[in-house]
Amino acid sequence: MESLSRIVADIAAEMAAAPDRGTPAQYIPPLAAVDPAHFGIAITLADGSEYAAGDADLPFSIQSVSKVFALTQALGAVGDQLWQRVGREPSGSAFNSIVQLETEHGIPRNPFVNAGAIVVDDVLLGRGAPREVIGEMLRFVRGLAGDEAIHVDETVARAEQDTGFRNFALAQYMRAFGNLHRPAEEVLGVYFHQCAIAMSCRQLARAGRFLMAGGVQPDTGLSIVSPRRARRINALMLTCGHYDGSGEFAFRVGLPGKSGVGGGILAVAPGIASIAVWSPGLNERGNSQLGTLALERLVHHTGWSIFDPR
Ligand SMILES: NC(=O)CC[C@H](N)C(=O)O
Repeated sequence: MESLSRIVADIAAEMAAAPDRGTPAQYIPPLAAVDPAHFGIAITLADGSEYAAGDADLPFSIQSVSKVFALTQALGAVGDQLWQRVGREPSGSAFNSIVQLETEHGIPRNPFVNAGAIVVDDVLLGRGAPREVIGEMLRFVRGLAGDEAIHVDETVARAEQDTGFRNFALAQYMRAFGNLHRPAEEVLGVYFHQCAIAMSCRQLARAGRFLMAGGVQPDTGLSIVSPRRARRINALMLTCGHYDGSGEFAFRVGLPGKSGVGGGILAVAPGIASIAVWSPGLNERGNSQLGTLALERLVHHTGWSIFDPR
């Protein structure tokens, strides 16, 4: 294998020059305003060494990548009971789709589509008020990344509150089925704030370390989740982490990964690396265009796909 620093630098140079960058999310105004020229990549290896290039230290809106952290917390709170209210199958539908909820009685397909993440937040609200839940989530993510500077971008949270009509529809619809226990406004207050968490690639790659290491945070030795739970979260990221683009992502990249409409992707090479990429332009499925391409290049050069022989 070529040296990793060389690979990462080459990928960043290729992405900086890429002509076809996709389009930043338009339906959340502060995201629409982000310059599509950005590209960042950061990799944390199991031994703690880090490789980064491009805009790896620029914070961006992590959006749906936050669903991984919320899911981890909800599983910690209620364990496998969660699966009575959220499924574990890929949806084959857009991240904000409502259609399956009607025939499936308000049970979202998985915790990574919006409807599923909203139920996950409703579960977290069983433990405290909205302010406490979001505070707890921020503390959790800061602890995982080892960085107290991580914060919520209030401008993004407010913009989502003002424009999140579909999310309100999803929440109210699930409430009608009895699968949302708290008022939609309360649950979405948490949801919009978690989506508005701002992190850099370096912080995100650090926060994902427990997923590459069987649930253990490598530097502190702290057990965040059991090895079985880490394996299962990775399985869900592989099958559902890119919505109706999950099959394509597995085909091209072959790593558990979670995308967000801010253009970030957290990807996990179990036993090897936690990787974060960011480029704001999205493809037609709402996943980062160049982020995906960069990960495709990375696994090509490293053989890190979970479908490569170990
Ligand atoms: N795919 C995403 O990142 C979607 C998150 C966004 N906050 C929304 O609810 O629409």
